[in-house]
Amino acid sequence: MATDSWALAVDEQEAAVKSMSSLQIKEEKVKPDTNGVIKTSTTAEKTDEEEKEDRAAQSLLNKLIRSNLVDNTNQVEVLQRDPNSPLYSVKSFEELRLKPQLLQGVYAMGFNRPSKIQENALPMMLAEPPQNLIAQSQSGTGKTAAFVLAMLSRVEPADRYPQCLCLSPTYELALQTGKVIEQMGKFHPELKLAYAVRGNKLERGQKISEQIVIGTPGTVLDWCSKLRFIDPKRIKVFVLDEADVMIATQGHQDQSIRIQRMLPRNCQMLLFSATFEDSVWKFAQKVVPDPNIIKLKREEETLDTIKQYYVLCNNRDEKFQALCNLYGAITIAQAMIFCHTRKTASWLAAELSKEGHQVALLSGEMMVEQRAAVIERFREGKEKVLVTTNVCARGIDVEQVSVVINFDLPVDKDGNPDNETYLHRIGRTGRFGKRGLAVNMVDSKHSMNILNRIQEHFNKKIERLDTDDLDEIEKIAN
Ligand SMILES: Nc1ncnc2c1ncn2[C@@H]1O[C@H](COP(=O)(O)OP(=O)(O)OP(=O)(O)O)[C@@H](O)[C@H]1O
Repeated sequence: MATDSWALAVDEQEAAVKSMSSLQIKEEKVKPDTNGVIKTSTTAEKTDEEEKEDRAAQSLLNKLIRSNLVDNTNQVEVLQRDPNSPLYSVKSFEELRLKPQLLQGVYAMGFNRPSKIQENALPMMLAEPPQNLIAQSQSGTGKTAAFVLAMLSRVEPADRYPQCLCLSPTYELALQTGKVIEQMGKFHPELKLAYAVRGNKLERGQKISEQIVIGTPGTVLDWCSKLRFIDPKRIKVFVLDEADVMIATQGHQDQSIRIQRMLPRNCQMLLFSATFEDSVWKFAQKVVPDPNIIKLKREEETLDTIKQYYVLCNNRDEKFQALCNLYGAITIAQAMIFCHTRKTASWLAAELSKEGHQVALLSGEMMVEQRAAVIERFREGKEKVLVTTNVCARGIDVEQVSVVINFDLPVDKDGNPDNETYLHRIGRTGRFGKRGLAVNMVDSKHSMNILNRIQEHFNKKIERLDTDDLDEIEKIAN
């Protein structure tokens, strides 16, 4: 009883540290405001504000660590604006009859054939007369490459004024998309790209000659209206990328709508999103009139091929000891260890290192680029064990991980089991349907209760494991 209440107190303390540390992240962050001016947040802003920043950071992280397409065996759902018009899909880039320089650019990027979503989206985006499109599919399925191709094929290089306008939620995300435009358009040297982002100051009265402009809503709005660097009436293609991340930022939604209203009626409008909550859908309908709609559901994850265990401990030190006992078994493969707070993650990584184990730490204090470097090393197998926090690892897929340790069980902000995170961490999709091992550390009545609720939710038994029993450990490792 006494141990339980002590453990509960630790949990509470950890939760308190969690909310403190997230405020600290907030204070450390340097972010552009909507007018492109750098400012440092010094006030403790709301949690949902943090959530928004997380989404942009996660999205950037995913882009930085991704080198190829995410596999998806689901069917693409297509809803045509005109259901009677034939539905085209292509299996090769040649079928799209692209300009030769563009086809060359596509092949130079190593793309052999369109991705699943591109098979349907590209013919729609390139059709004459131009059609509007709302497309949703998870990160890594080829959306960016698709709209870049659409912009590059519609742009007229000889015309020295902006013809394509692309909105991104942050400066860093805009730069990533800009890189794709530059790569794919590299055989079109006369094509130029301008960034409408913070700090990119132009002289008043100037008109820009670049054919493609990519930027954040606040700056783009200024460039189109107040500063008149861009004539919005001459825009032929308008892309709104990462709509879900976009609307999570205060003001971006209104600014995007105001920009859209300045565009000519025949401008092609394209909107992309990784998720499709109601709010995204409402926003999409406001900015994209008469759209075709394409959706590709995320591949479902399952716990079927995963052996799940729990280890009963009395406190954090016992959890650590249990982990050390397991260490030999788990490092046969690559393992990820999840903690609830940054403080626990740092402590655990330090303790494991003291024991002579080589581990990597992925933490919210790190810059996105640093985080990407850690993930990259882990992916390359340079490190076998990655210790991280729940928040930091959310949305990141490290496919080769076959052992997951929940040093702390995933809970939402109300302290209830976070089943979705549990599944995403541990589960496998059809493609990566290989066997996996999950070990949950339980150190209080409270966490036992969470574990029971997770078991009930998935209707899958989680077996007890005694980490002092070498035979048992041997068993789980095989
Ligand atoms: N047809 C293709 N063939 C091979 N690789 C592709 C193809 N299309 C895109 N890729 C590559 O797959 C990865 C993901 O593509 P892309 O960035 O376009 O996806 P996305 O859905 O926009 O994801 P995110 O929003 O995270 O950027 C990139 O590395 C990209 O170069």
